[in-house]
Amino acid sequence: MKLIYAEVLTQTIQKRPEHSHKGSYGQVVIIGGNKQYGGAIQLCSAATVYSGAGLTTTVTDVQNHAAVHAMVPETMVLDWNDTKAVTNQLKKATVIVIGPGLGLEQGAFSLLSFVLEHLQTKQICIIDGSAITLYAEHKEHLPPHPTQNLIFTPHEMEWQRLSGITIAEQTPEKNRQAQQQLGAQIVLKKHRTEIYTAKQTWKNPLGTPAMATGGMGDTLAGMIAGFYAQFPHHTQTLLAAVYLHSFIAEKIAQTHYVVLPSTLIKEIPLAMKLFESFQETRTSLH
Ligand SMILES: NC(=O)C1=CN([C@@H]2O[C@H](COP(=O)(O)OP(=O)(O)OC[C@H]3O[C@@H](n4cnc5c(N)ncnc54)[C@H](OP(=O)(O)O)[C@@H]3O)[C@@H](O)[C@H]2O)[C@@H](O)CC1
Ligand SMILES: Nc1ncnc2c1ncn2[C@@H]1O[C@H](COP(=O)(O)OP(=O)(O)O)[C@@H](O)[C@H]1O
Ligand SMILES: [Mg+2]
Repeated sequence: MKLIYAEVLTQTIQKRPEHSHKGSYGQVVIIGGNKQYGGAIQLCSAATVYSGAGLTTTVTDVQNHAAVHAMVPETMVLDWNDTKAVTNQLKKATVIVIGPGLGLEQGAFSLLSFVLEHLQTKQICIIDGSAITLYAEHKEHLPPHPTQNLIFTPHEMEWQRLSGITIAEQTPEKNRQAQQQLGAQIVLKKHRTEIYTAKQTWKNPLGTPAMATGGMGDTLAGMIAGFYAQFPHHTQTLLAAVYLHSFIAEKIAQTHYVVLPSTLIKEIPLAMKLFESFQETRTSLH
């Protein structure tokens, strides 16, 4: 298992070309947030925007629209029951996130099925929170879908549900076998998060128990989305998002007993600036 290294940040976060606009930095569609879990979708949306995604659309229960607008005015909102508008938005997406605060109701499963059925091979789809649990529980009822561009971001219990491996038995060897069967990339979140790609296993050397606050994983899902929206669709981009999330948290934890997800999110643009690299100039992003 390889350790994620700090240089992954400078290798990933490049100076933006002068002649670019919001369309150059990707479109993200974030789906989740039922009546109980509106906070999860706010945090995920904010993390996506603060990570630099060009355009973000949040598809959620109408009850959350006012709160999402208030916390993240940069994101657009759609009613998750408006199939036509959601379909149009999904067609344009560079990255899709489904799951933060989605809940386990029938409508949530219908949304997951719809997203997977219409997933394009060039799109990255991050499956988090409730969508992992739904995927695990109803695998046989899901439509055929490409798996190579799926990224699951389970915590240990969600991974138990998805892989069938109990938390006590989650060894790198068993996790690798389960990754191969799923065909997706896995970000197994815990004290020292592990990443299983098709070819390699990585471990995050950073992280602190000060991060153990509800919403911290929703924030990571948004950061991964923001990174994939604007940076190349390589493993390095995933490693950079995971590393930066914990890097910022560790910095805040030097002076704060707990790290609130909303505090971490506000620090993302400053932290990205610290690691902005001037060595390479990208000519095209997508
Ligand atoms: N503000 C909001 O709107 C928020 C909304 N949220 C949304 O809620 C939805 C449900 O997600 P969820 O993670 O809260 O619940 P669930 O999937 O049942 O997992 C909890 C169970 O797993 C166990 N467990 C074992 N190991 C673990 C580990 N390493 N990390 C974590 N848990 C671990 C744990 O064990 P215990 O704590 O009992 O020891 C418990 O039995 C989802 O859509 C999410 O996005 C949240 O983000 C919170 C903020
Ligand atoms: N003790 C810890 N040490 C390091 N990181 C932690 C610790 N506890 C939680 N985290 C991190 O916080 C995040 C929690 O994700 P998750 O359980 O999905 O949260 P939520 O669903 O509430 O948003 C993960 O990135 C995990 O690695
Ligand atoms: Mg979670």
